[in-house]
Amino acid sequence: MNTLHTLDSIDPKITARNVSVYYGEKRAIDDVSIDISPKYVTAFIGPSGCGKSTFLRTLNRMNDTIAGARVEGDIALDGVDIYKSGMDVVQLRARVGMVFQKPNPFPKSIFENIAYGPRIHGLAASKTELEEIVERSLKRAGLWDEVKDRLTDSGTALSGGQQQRLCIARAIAVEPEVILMDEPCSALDPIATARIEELIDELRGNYAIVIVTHSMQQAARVSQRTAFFHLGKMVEYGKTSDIFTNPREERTKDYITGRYG
Ligand SMILES: Nc1ncnc2c1ncn2[C@@H]1O[C@H](COP(=O)(O)OP(=O)(O)OP(=O)(O)O)[C@@H](O)[C@H]1O
Repeated sequence: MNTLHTLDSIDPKITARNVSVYYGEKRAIDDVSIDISPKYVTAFIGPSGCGKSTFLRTLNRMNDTIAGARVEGDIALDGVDIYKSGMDVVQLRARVGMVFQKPNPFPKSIFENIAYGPRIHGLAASKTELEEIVERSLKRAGLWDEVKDRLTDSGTALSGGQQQRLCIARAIAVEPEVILMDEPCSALDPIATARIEELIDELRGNYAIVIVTHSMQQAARVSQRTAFFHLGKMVEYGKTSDIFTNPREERTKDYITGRYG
């Protein structure tokens, strides 16, 4: 069943309509339609292999980088088709940033990790402006106090949790409108995870955030909207509180009560 519900009265940031994704002959996502709100954190949950990451990657065309992957259907950002010919994909990925499962700072200084994007996108007119962007981004990602005296140290010398906040700061530095997070805490310990979850909550409202998570507890803690995926289909989408306390679909109920997954 295709469950598109217009939950929110404000215009969606992203609309996906009848999206299917194939890897060669295999269909990994089957006819998914969803509206992503600019105001909320949206969680994608579901058992391993159900297609959460695949669908997430369609939202900023990261699937383009996977040989054999093919996307059908329509995805629009602020009403503009992101798959239209002539779309500047580099620009799109600045507007729709991504944070990955494993923190992946560049093997460069902390400063350079943040400064690189704004520099290539021409966001700073001077060295001072670039420094301001670096400071502001690190502050927003809750990392400034920990790194302000060591900006020339390598990004890879930070702890895992700090590296992930550095990657979030790097995404923020190019002034995105949407941040996609693909299991951002799965490589982190509980304390670093809690810090990222707090950060997600602080960033909420300034950016549309979509997070793929294996953890139902995490989805319940950080999101206001939840989409449940199963075998490539989006089974149910709704307010997080409804999905976890009063799901409409039997398959959602089975998953959240731990019957499979
Ligand atoms: N690059 C790829 N090439 C071929 N098949 C792929 C590729 N990436 C994913 N798949 C397949 O597509 C399906 C969906 O995978 P995907 O990683 O999107 O699921 P997921 O729900 O994010 O899983 P997990 O929670 O385990 O990360 C799976 O059957 C997977 O094997």
